Amino acid sequence: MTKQTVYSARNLEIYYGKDQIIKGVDIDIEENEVTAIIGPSGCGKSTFLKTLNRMIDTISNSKVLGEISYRGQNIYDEKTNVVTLRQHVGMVFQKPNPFPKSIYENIAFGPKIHGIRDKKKLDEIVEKSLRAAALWDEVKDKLNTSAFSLSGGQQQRLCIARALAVEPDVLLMDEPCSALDPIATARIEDLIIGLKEKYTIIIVTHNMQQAARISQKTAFFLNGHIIEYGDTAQIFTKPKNSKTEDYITGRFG
Ligand SMILES: Nc1ncnc2c1ncn2[C@@H]1O[C@H](COP(=O)(O)OP(=O)(O)OP(=O)(O)O)[C@@H](O)[C@H]1O
Repeated sequence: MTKQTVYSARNLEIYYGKDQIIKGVDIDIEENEVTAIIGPSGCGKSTFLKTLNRMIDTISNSKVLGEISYRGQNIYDEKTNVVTLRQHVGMVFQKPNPFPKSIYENIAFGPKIHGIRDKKKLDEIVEKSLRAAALWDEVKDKLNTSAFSLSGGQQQRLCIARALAVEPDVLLMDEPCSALDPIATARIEDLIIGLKEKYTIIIVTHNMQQAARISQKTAFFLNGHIIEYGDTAQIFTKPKNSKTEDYITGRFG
């Protein structure tokens, strides 16, 4: 069965003020895969990621040119409803950022904003989301305690559960394990591998082994260009471009 394309970018250019950060990027991202975005610090990975749900609009001097479509619809078209787009395309950040609320309220918050008021329905969503994020067994007896009482790894799984609670299609992850220890990282990686059955995941990572372990496709960014994009196994074993090889073998970055 051929996979659907979730995102298509054509000649994408992104500026902060006069500085061009993304330079003529073309990419197609397929559904139910993990796509890893790798590249040295400052090459534009986070900037690219933030464009996919228009979080970049919150940066006042940003400008996006070219075309970027999500499931066939240009997301910079004036008809695009940004709230709906962000409901379809959730985001998880580098540092876990739970709300200063209970575990339960962190998950119920999004569904409530989208109009769900029924307590039984909210309970179901909270349990389902926490199970999907592999956190339920650890927190089911303390749903009303503060999210800040959880460990860093648990807080990050809570943030993933919060993103899942509004039934997204895509999850954007910006170095979600960079603040976590190796055990918590391994749990998030296992979680991501499982989540791709249902979601499309695009993850920025500095960790080459992580990209190799969890992703099907890898895009190597350098100075705002995509130098190479393809099957992760090929990129990590037989890169076509010598710059990709230099980067993945640790010669720079
Ligand atoms: N709000 C902003 N205004 C101006 N320049 C910015 C802004 N945010 C980022 N930049 C610059 O844009 C470039 C790309 O930043 P970006 O965060 O996308 O890189 P990155 O590849 O994700 O880096 P890292 O791996 O270090 O997180 C950098 O030179 C950065 O300094």
